[in-house]
Amino acid sequence: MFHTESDVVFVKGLTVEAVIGVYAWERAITQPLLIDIALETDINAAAFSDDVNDALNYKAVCDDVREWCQDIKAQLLEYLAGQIADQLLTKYHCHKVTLSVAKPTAIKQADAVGVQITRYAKAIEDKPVVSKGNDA
Ligand SMILES: Nc1nc2c(c(=O)[nH]1)N=C([C@H](O)[C@@H](O)CO)CN2
Repeated sequence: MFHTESDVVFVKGLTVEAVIGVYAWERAITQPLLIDIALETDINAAAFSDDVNDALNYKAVCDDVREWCQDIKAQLLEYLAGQIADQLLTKYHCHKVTLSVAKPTAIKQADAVGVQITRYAKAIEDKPVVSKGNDA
């Protein structure tokens, strides 16, 4: 069967205050993070029912991402982005996550610096092949 639909639930410009950075002075303060998230998912059930229980709830995503950022206290944005993407794919019903995490105050001469990553849920094909009983 061909997939003809591509749906996204997104969050743009989520701000989180968290400990982030490699330098000693950064470990002693919090800095703002600016986060964009795109979760590729199937929105058909929610589009049909008009029930938030059928939706990938972006309020829950924002609350979780804020809590994870503040708990992780990462040194590198790369590490933080990887952890958030993995946790989103584990907790939420989505098959692809694109995520950017930026530090808007890190470099005086730049609007923002950061990383953007895309991660995919493990495909069913990745699971070990179970014998169908036809082996010799
Ligand atoms: N690719 C990265 N480079 C740098 C990072 C980072 O997280 N990823 N972090 C820093 C410092 O923490 C910096 O933000 C202090 O201004 C430097 N380079």
